[in-house]
Amino acid sequence: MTGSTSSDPPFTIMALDLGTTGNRALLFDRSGQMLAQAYRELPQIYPQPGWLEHDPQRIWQDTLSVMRAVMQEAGIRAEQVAALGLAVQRETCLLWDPTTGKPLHNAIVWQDRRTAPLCQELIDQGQEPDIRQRTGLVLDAYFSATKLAWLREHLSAQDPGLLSRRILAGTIDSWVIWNLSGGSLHITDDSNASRTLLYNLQERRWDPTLCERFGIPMQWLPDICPSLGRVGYTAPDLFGAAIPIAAILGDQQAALLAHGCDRPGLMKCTYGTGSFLVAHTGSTIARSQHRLLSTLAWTSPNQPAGYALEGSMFTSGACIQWLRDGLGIIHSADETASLAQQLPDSGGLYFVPALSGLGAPHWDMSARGAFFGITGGIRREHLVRAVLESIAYQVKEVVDAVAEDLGSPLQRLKVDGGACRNDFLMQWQANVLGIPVERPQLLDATAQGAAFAAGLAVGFWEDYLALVAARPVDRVFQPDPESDLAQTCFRTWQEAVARAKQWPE
Ligand SMILES: Nc1ncnc2c1ncn2[C@@H]1O[C@H](COP(=O)(O)OP(=O)(O)O)[C@@H](O)[C@H]1O
Ligand SMILES: O=P(O)(O)OC[C@H](O)CO
Repeated sequence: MTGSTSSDPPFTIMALDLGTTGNRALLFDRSGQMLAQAYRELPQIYPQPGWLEHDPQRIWQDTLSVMRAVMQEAGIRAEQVAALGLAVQRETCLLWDPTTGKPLHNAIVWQDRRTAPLCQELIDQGQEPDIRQRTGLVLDAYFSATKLAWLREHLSAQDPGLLSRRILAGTIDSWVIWNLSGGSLHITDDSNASRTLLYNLQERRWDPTLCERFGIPMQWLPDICPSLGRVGYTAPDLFGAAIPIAAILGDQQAALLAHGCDRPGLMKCTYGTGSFLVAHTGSTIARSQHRLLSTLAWTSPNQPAGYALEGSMFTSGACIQWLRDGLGIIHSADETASLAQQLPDSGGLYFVPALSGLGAPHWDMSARGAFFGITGGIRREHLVRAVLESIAYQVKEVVDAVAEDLGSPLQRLKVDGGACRNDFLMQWQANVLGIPVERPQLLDATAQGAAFAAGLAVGFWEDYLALVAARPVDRVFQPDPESDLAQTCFRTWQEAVARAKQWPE
């Protein structure tokens, strides 16, 4: 990189992966290889059991800092970045005052369950079928609408003049782009909008009926842009020159794009804070028989919108963090694979990863995490192994549901995300599914997808399939032909799940 001059054409694409656990910036070169990355872990704020918040100012400051750090590490300047693509944790949302630029409250994170009673009230009123038809989603505290409704009610109780002032609402993409653009862009894209419960999936616009039902003023909401396409620039003073912003995607949709899943039947599973199995369904909205979500894949100008089916599992890497930060029984996530491998099995111990209720295919907001089968012989290693096994079991449930919905069994699972660096987990996943599991070298497919999308949108790259084909595979985990242990254990685990559901508050 050294020796380049200001007249050199831009030769990199920057991607932001603004995830639940942390914020990351990556630079990619013209061959699609990653040049450098910078990361900051994000503090998780738990004001009450079942609640989870993020500090929006911290997200913004960390975004700035990782962007500057990655350019410094690669030795490049802003003029040498052809475009920026963003992939963000979805559903997490906030309100802010555009005059002061300050958030009115912490962001309420997708895992936060505080609005479960409101969702239940709406379900009891019989509203779910209509909402499901309009949005493709289920009525669950996971999505943004009830979180924004909670913020509106809570904040206007504290400040009765609030509703007469100008307020902006948005998911993390909107908040960060508003700041990156110096307050000039209040936008989101179709993939993020499709996770709010306020977006009409068929019409691809904010749904006035839903906004009214949830009490969200439409003027609070950002403009919806295509996922791929230049939407504006970063403010020049932030990095010394303006960088074109050319892609905005929900992180799971970005990973789908990186894996080359742009046609019906192609799917991937990302193991980050949660696990998300997403299958492209082409330009038609597929409706699940197993309570999977119908959602937007991504949109591009002058092309039909792509849709997807999704199984969202709320807790996967998050339960490893809980072993580390909550229980303090491990020092780092990386030691869990070798701890689990020390044992021939989990000693009859099963874990239900319902730390934030259960998502697909159960959608039980009142389920709670549980260990079953504890005996006097259970040690720390058993706890770790049972937790890792549970991550694989919940993916198995969703893979089975997707296969039934699509009418064809899956032949191979493509994976990515921070938790899939765990060899034990990947091998157990292959064993329980009975099919190979393919892990790429670059686990951050989320950022890679945002980079591909931005680079394609500005003509930095032209051949999407060539980019996908050039991604090196790290390892293919073949199912162990000798062992049907994983599949037997899966059935017992389902018993454990049944017992953890509908837990009384
Ligand atoms: N070796 C490992 N084994 C299991 N989980 C891991 C391992 N390394 C990281 N993780 C988990 O991966 C998650 C971070 O992955 P990442 O893809 O960055 O998540 P996100 O996009 O949700 O922020 C954390 O929850 C962490 O506990
Ligand atoms: O932070 P991640 O990568 O686990 O993704 C969060 C999802 O977007 C929530 O829907």
